[in-house]
Amino acid sequence: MEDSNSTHDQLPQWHDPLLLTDVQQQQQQEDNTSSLSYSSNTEPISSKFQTLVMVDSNSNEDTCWQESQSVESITMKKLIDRVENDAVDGRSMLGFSLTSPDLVICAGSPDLSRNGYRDSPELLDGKFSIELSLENGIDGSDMKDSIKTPCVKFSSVFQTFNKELSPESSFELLPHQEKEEKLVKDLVPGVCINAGCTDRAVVLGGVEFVGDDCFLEGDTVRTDDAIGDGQNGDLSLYQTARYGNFSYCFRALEPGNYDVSLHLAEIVFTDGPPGLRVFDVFVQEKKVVSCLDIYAQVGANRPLVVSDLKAFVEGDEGLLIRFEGVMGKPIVCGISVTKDFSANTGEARLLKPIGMSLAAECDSSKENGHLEVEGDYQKLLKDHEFQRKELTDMRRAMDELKRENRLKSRECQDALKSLQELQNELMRKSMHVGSLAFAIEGQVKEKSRWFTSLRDLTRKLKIMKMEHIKLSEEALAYKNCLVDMDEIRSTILSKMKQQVDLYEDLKIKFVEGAKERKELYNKVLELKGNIRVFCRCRPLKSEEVAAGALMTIDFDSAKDGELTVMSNGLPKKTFKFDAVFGPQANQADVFEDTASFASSVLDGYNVCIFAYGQTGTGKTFTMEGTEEDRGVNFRTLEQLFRMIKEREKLFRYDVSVSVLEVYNEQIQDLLVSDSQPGVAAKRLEIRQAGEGLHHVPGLVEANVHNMSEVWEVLQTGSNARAVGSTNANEHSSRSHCIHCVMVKGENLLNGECTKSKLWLVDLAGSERIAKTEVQGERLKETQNINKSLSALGDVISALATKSPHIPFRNSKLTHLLQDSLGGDSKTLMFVQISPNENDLGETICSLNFASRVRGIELGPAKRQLDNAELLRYKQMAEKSKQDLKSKDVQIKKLEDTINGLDLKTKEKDFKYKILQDKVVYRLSETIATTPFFSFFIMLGDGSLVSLFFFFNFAGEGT
Ligand SMILES: Nc1ncnc2c1ncn2[C@@H]1O[C@H](COP(=O)(O)OP(=O)(O)OP(=O)(O)O)[C@@H](O)[C@H]1O
Repeated sequence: MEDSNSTHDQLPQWHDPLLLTDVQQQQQQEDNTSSLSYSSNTEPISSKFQTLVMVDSNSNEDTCWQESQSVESITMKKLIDRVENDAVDGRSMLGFSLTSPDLVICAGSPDLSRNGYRDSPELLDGKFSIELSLENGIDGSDMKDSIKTPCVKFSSVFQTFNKELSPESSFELLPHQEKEEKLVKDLVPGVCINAGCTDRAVVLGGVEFVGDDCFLEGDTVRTDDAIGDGQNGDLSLYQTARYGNFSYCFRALEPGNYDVSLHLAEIVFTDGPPGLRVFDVFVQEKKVVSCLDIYAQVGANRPLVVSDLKAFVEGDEGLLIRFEGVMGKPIVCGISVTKDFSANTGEARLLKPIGMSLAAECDSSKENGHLEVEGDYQKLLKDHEFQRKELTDMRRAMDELKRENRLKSRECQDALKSLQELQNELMRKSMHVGSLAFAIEGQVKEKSRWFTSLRDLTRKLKIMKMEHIKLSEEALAYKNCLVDMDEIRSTILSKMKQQVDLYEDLKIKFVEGAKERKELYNKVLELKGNIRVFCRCRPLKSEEVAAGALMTIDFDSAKDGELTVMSNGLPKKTFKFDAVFGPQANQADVFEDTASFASSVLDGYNVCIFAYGQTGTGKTFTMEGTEEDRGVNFRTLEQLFRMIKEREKLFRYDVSVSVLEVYNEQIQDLLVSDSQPGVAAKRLEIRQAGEGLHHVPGLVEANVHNMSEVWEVLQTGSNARAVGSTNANEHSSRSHCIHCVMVKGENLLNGECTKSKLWLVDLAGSERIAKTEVQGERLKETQNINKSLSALGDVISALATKSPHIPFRNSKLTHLLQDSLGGDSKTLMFVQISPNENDLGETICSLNFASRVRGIELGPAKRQLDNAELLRYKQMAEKSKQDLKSKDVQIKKLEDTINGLDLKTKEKDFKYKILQDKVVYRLSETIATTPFFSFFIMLGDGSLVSLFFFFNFAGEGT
């Protein structure tokens, strides 16, 4: 075994598979069933038989390949001898890798472990066999569990190589990683590479430059430019280059001397300049080229060959060529390494691949002499040339196979990638299908639900259809009815229109009726002489609201002039007045019903408007008001002046105003300029001027012509008014304030004169003494106020009971108002009340008093004609009578004169008649003898006038 091992080491380990093509034809002529079986109990098969295929190419004799022999019987030495002999006879040894991607296991492969074939004793024991085919690759065969003998059939080899091989040829399996190295090492005595190109062989000058695959580092550059002048054959060698700091290591070279040629071209710095790229070249780490600048040597795109660089390869070290930049990066387009046969060592080693050792040659020369040596040498050279040629062909085929291999690998990778993509896609699809299935399941459930609801809906639809039919019938019936309805509708509409018209008519009539009724009612009141009573309730004050005071008056029926006094939330008593104004009513609302009194004054009636009520209930607010919200006094005077303006063409009015107060039973003139506060004012008394005529002599009567003058007077009076303070109302007025407006009117048409008075009275508060807890001066004030108010009450009572004696003179107040209350005037009373439940007692007192006042019948009011004017009119009438008498005498005289004139006229009429007759006679004569035309004209009084046109003989109209 040692022998075989040592021999084996010297065997060429690889042949290019293309060698098969040459030997194949001979192989086919021989035994088609030639095969080898290998077995060994001692060594792993891989160590004994590297990739070895032995083919008996042209011998007819039985060879060891055709026999089933043990390895022991065929030692490696013998094999080599046979090969050497057969080589001469045309036999060859072929070796190639079973781990080629093109080799697959056809039989038993699923049972093989990955590395079992390399050193499995079972395999060597021949306990199992395996059949392999070269198809599209082998996937790490594991023959451990196989019980077959390893056997590689070549039936498929030719399918791959497109060559024919014996189906029974067999060879040894080799591990994958040794393939490339062995292929080059075994078969290449020299090497030429096309730097920068891994997939293309280029032939230049008869030398083939194969793909570039044994470099270390560096980049690849490529150009499409034409290199050189094109006269040196295929210059595409120079169109690719390796570039950078890199090195080449040719390991497959056998030991010996070599010539190295570098093929260079500047294809990067095509514009130069020199010096941009300068580099050194090291062969076996020995600098052989120093500072080479290609551009400086030949310029750009021009080939430069540096040849005859000597190298020596020793042992397995291979040949290392290194490029190192001095300036820039080195570049090389091709490297040619060729064996230097001038050295003995080289020649001796060259012979080894083809089985002719130097020792054998020496032995032969010893036997045959020097002459034969010369002949053999020539023969060997020839063989060598032949083998080189074969080698070149094989290499080309190998390149082709490699390229195909790469293509296939790429296809496989692509296929694998697409397979993975497909798997991913499949996975996605599966997931999608899963989700779809889930969705479908949901859909199915949904569908069943839909079916159920559809069934329900169908049932409902049927019911609805039936209902529809029923409704259609009804609709038809309704449609028929509709015509009738339309008629009815139009009838109703016309009726409605009539009703609306009627309603509008009635509304107008109602409004007119209401107005008329009111007027009539007022007339009735006037005739009856009732004092009209308006009730006004102030709002709750903020302090009262804060104290939580409750409203004690219910105004629900206020529109009908009623109010109800509540006690503990229950209605206590209902009062009816001519008008009721709740807390929301403003000054304008109040005056709206009061305005008619103003016109009465202008019509010559005495009018009295007075406010009565408890202290702080709003008497002054109603009568005077505030500057922003003026009260009855101002508004009445304003109305007076407005009407005076309206009547100015028919009437002339003279207005004067007096302002006085009754304080502590004394009358004070508030318009007296010297009436300063604290200064005793001039005492005024009431005098009776005639029957029913009372006046206050010495009272200032301010003549006013417009509202600004009125306002001035009112302000003067208001400022002069005595104002006190009590617990009940801090600013309560403690006197009766009276405004007397005197109006003198003259009817410009008939000269009628009136003299009327308007009394505007703001009475003092009517609170009771006990409640107000006043003392001293205030007590006296209060007593006087109460005295006058009770006197007023007495007067009212007397009037109400139609007592023969009315106690007007019991107080200054009643005495003053005697003319107004006595029956000659129109009287309006405002009873002011508080809504506060704490004032309930006072409120009821006030309301009771007001109710009594309302019940008084004074009889119809009288117009106040001015008597002085009447006298003047009487005198005027007397005078007129006398004038008339004297006029009558004059008329008589005139009548006589007229009568005399009449007689004269009659005489003239007679004479005229005679003259007329004469004219008519003359005309009739003329008409009888003269042509004429006549026209008749009708006069306004119906008489006819005839016009005659006569013509004389000359034909002219006369
Ligand atoms: N209708 C109302 N709306 C708003 N405030 C009112 C109303 N009536 C009265 N007041 C307010 O109540 C307060 C008392 O009013 P007023 O002085 O007019 O009462 P009075 O009856 O005249 O009192 P006195 O008897 O003391 O003269 C005032 O501040 C007044 O502004």
